[in-house]
Amino acid sequence: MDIAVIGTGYVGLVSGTCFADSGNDVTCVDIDEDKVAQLRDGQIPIYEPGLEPIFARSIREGRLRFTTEIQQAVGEADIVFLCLPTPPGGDGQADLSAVMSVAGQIGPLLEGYTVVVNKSTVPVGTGDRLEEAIAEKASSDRFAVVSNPEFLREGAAVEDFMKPERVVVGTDSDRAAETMTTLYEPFVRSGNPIITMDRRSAELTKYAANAMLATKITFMNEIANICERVGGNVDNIRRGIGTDSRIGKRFLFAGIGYGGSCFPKDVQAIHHTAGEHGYDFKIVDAVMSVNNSQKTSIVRKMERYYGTDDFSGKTFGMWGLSFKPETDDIREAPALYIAEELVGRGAKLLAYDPEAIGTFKEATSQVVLDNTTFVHNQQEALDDIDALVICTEWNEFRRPTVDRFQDHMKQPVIFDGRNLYNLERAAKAGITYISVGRPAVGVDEELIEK
Ligand SMILES: NC(=O)c1ccc[n+]([C@@H]2O[C@H](COP(=O)([O-])OP(=O)(O)OC[C@H]3O[C@@H](n4cnc5c(N)ncnc54)[C@H](O)[C@@H]3O)[C@@H](O)[C@H]2O)c1
Ligand SMILES: O=c1ccn([C@@H]2O[C@H](COP(=O)(O)OP(=O)(O)O[C@H]3O[C@H](CO)[C@@H](O)[C@H](O)[C@H]3O)[C@@H](O)[C@H]2O)c(=O)[nH]1
Repeated sequence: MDIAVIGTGYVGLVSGTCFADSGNDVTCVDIDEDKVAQLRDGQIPIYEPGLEPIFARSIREGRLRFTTEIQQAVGEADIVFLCLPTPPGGDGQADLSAVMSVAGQIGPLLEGYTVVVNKSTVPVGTGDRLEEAIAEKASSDRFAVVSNPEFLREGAAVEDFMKPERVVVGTDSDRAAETMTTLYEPFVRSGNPIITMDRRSAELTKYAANAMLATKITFMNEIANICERVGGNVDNIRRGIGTDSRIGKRFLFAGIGYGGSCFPKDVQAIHHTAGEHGYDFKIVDAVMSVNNSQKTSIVRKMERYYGTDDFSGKTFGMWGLSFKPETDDIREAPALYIAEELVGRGAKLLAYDPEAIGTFKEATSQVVLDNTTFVHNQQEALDDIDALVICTEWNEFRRPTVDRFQDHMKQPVIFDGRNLYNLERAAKAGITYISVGRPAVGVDEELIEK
């Protein structure tokens, strides 16, 4: 099939590449001229495991092209995918300006029957607005607007796209549903379903999935906070409840809160949509408030440990800047907030991340930049520091094992926001080890928040 993908961010680039890899002819469009030039040059602007080889192959075999000219891509396309940003507007509402602006351009460009598929995460009813905008310049029998929410995770995006657990297609048009089924058949050979439903439900399914997952994580963060007060271990509780298949083992890891480009904005957006319709979505309100507090909970633990909120004269190592491992994305990364709070209390930082130093530098404040030295490996971030703060669970941080730390640090003190290490090993090695929802090692009980 001939496919146009509008917007070559995370979703557009991964979708376009995977569709091309499965034999379709794909033209990707972006307004960012530098990005398009880079992509034409064969360079991928994001770090995403597994993307590079299929990207290179699809370009080499002539199935994947890039342009800034929307008319070059849309005219001949059987399917046009909208993979455009929907960032939070001022009041938490999704900003639809990119989506609606492109919808306004598409109508006059449609030649044959075209399925316009929205992959961006958008509030319920956006499909109707898209349909109206396109119909202003094209006859309604020439196109159908479909909602096809995307569920890929950054860092596992290719695997998620190639073998989705489900594909959700929202449309009332049999013809459009058939086109979508043909397109996705190669991806669901493993027997996972293509779930067809009405467009509004498909739009809401995306928000429901993200809000449910954010709630699951937040629930465990609250259990961790209770563990710290009553003396329990959230790891044991995770194992104890995760084995119940009704609960499931995944997304039960307590930490320093969820971040990224999706959960924070989508939880906010569904709360806003509910409010607009006169419904107070209380659970997600609580989720947002707990998550905001959880992001900097590690700093409060540091204050209690040092008995002061003045960290002048202290240097902290920081491992991990991206919002999660296997990505260089730092959007809403807890590390951004933690760095700000530590530097605000007078500390200096030695920061390391395998992939995200560049993106972090672009996003953080001048005061953080002025007080942070970025280093090239995990070892250098330990040199002569007062304590190590772990913000992201990159695999390489699991090695060397915890008992090797004291060779490098001024004080063997670790504040771990991702629960990477074994408590007994830390105790045996004489390390002060404070993690999330687990007994603190080498610390008097009264230092733990009551
Ligand atoms: N990132 C994810 O993991 C993920 C997963 C599922 C769904 N989503 C949703 O998918 C949508 C896109 O997310 P993303 O992370 O890929 O966004 P992004 O911000 O990484 O990329 C968006 C791209 O669209 C381009 N663009 C903006 N306006 C344009 C226009 N008028 N014409 C052409 N190109 C334009 C930008 O230059 C950019 O390259 C969002 O709604 C997001 O919520 C994201
Ligand atoms: O047990 C867990 C699992 C995740 N997280 C955090 O949750 C956030 C989001 O993680 P993840 O869901 O893996 O990353 P995303 O790439 O943001 O993917 C989410 O958001 C995408 C955009 O909507 C959806 O497509 C995906 O299905 C959905 O998982 C990160 O900060 C993680 O550190 C935890 O704290 N504990």
